[in-house]
Amino acid sequence: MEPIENENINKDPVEMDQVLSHTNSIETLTSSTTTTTTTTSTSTMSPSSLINNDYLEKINVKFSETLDYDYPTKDSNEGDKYKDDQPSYDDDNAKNHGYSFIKQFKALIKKNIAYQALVPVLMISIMSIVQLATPSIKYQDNSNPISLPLPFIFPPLINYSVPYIYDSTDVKVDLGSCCQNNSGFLELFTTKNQISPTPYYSSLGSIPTEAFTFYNYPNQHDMDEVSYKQGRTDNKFLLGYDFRELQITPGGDLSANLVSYSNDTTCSSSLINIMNNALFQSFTGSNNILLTGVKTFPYTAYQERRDMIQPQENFWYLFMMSFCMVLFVANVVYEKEHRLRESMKMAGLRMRIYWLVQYLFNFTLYMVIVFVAIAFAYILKFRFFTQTSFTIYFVLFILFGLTQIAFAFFISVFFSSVYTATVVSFIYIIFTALSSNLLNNAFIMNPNTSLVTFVLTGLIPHVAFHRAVSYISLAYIGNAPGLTWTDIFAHHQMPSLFGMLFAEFLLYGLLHQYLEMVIPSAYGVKYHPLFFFQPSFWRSKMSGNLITSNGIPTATNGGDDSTLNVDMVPPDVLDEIRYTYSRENTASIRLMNLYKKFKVGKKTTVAVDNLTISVEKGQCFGILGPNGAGKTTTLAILSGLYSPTSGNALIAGHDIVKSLSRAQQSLGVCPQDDVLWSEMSGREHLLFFGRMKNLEGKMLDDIVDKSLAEVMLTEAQDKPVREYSGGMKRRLSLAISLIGSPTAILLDEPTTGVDPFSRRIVWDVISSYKSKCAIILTTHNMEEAEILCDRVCIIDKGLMKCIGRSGDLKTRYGAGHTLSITTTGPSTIHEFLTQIIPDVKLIHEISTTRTYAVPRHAIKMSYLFKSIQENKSKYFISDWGICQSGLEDVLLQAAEH
Ligand SMILES: Nc1ncnc2c1ncn2[C@@H]1O[C@H](COP(=O)(O)OP(=O)(O)OP(=O)(O)O)[C@@H](O)[C@H]1O
Repeated sequence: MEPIENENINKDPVEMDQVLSHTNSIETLTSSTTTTTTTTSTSTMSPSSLINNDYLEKINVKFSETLDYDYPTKDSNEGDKYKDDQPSYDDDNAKNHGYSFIKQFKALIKKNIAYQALVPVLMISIMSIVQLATPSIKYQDNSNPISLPLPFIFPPLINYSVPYIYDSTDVKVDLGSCCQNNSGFLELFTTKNQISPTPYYSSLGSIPTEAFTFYNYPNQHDMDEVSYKQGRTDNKFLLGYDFRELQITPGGDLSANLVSYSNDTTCSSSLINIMNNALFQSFTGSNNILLTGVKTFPYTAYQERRDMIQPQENFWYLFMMSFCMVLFVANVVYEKEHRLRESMKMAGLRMRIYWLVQYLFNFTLYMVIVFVAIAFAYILKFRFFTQTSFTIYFVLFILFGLTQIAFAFFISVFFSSVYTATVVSFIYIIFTALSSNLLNNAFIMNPNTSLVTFVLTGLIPHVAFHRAVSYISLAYIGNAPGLTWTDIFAHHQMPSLFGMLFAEFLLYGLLHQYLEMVIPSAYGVKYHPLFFFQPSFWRSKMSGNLITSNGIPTATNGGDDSTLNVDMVPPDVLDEIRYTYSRENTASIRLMNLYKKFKVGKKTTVAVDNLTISVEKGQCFGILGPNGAGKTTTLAILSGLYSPTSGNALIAGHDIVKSLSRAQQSLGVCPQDDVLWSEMSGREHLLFFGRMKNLEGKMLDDIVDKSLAEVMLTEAQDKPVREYSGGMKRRLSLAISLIGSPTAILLDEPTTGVDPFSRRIVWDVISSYKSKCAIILTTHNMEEAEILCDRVCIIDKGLMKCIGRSGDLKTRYGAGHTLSITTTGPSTIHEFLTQIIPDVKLIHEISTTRTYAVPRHAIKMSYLFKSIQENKSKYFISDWGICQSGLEDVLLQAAEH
């Protein structure tokens, strides 16, 4: 289209704009109108039903034409037919835009693996470090005795209750019976033939008398059995002697210096002394014995690493299994804080798949930790694991894992900062690990605990888990054999703890889902806390409609508090409205009376005020406006981050109120801030979002390669995004928005903060994609708007002020020329200018520099030049210049009205 001629200004502006704005679309439409009326819609609504009828009447749209119009849709049962019939949406990749559970599921899993594969490794490392730091302990190895030579051992096996000898012919002690075949200690005496007959003693000290009983030990093994047998219950002593010196005087005394050994008994050393004396006196009649020491028999000892977790310190198990909870919380909050969840939503991800994958992934991660912990504990012979039936603790760990994940998601709802969420989760875990014992004893085990306290304490999953761990530990403490299922069913505590953990899993899972729906956050559609009591909720469920935060069905509220006054609507805007609602319109993007208000406290802000716009395929449409004009909010509504307070929009024929997910599948979004995972590389981002758009295999790889090349990120493709510069991130965000050949692309200030080099790349890429899709672009860069946009609109306070090609707007709304004058001091230049140009308008004044809008044809340029030149010194003009006004002036003018 050629630029508009001056004389056109005098024509009917509506008619003129209609011609200017929609030539392309009308060309495309003529072929489609004959067929679209036969297509049956299942998910989109008639455009006229999206706003109130009064309004349409006012703007002179014929209902008879629009009300019965069956808007074409890809959701139609006759999808293929639709595709043939709709040249406006004949995107080759349209079939890829269908929603696929499996593909989204796989894409999320792959993203999570790329992002979090190191977590189990971290867990193993921590466990290993703790175990290495645990000091080893010296263990007595009774199973491997040090065999002493038989002569060394004097083997009287003495009953526990026999430390006394008394003189009685009835109770004679047959000392010789222990040493048959001339072996043993007695032989020492007999072979030397120096021993007198066994004497009889009436008493030894004041200890009651019993008889010694002697046994013969035919071999080393039997004696070792007695010497070292662990956990002996027969209360028998074995005494042995190590002679250091021995002097035997024939027929006389025995003089000896010896060490006495005893086996491991509960007998005191003084008692053993008495027995030793009694024995030697009974053998020799001599008192001349020097007993150097009493020792236990020597045993083999070895250093063994202790269980890093002792039964009394079982909070370690709680800590070990809870550590991952911090990651579960942090991961979810991270994606919330950095708006990654919203970004995935905009790419068409369904939240139920998101949460399902989060549950499964975190559970898998947890189970990896569990298996690693079990393997590790088995290798190190932790009795918790070796002495308890495997299935008992395995079931417990599974239940705790499920509950813990649900609990982590539940608490994540209350945080919007990863930092806070991580710190609070850590404190929670440390607190519960250290205080669970106390809590359990004080409340759960205490019969005086009130039911409310009991339930509240038990509702903390970690306390319930610790209770179960304590039961298991108690069952193997000391030499106890460990817990079995039989024990479990014999006592009600463990089954009730299992039940409690499972109930908590359900409870926190449901609470989490509920709170996600109702707790307000910066983005997304939120429900009324009592939404399930509202008939509108169930109606919308049946019809697939959404509810706004104030409970009003979005498609039926006609923007009652709209500030739009139809009579005041500029003609070009009115024309756009008429065209958008016309039955011929099959534009890829159609905004229909889109209205959004925010209520913060008592203050209500209307961010988008009845925007009605059509953007055709092959067109780049610019939304310009000052800060806070409502540009980002408009794109946020289109991408599904906010629900409109009223009005609606169609993206590739999909209604954003009823079929948001399908609309999102046809949409590519480059948000104002770069929403990226800092640890993932550029390539991984593109692969992930490509999978979201149902691309896979070689096709996906090729498309990703191409995208990376387009935005000049091929070299940096494998670097984590945290190492990208601002410009690189912006280019990556652009590439993400373009992947999967979306039908509609929303670019929110794509070149903000980038250098001229990156800006050129972005512009080139946008230009090359323009022919394949419909693009809406917001920008503050007027040069960008002029270069890229086929049409622009200017909005202010949510309201559309003007719309058209930038050239037209400059002609119609532009000031004609912009005159800048700088004076050296106070001057009456303003008065002078208003005198020579009555319509001149001061745009802004900064210090001594004033900028004026000089209306077209208001003055002859030659006369203006001459007048200023001649009066330079009179008005202290130090500098001046004049240029043709650009879009910026249009923007400034429009925003003022
Ligand atoms: N979540 C919100 N809650 C309350 N008010 C909001 C919210 N988001 C935006 N607004 C308000 O809506 C209006 C439009 O904001 P928006 O961000 O859409 O403007 P914008 O044109 O994109 O501005 P900029 O050019 O600075 O990006 C502003 O007045 C803003 O304060």
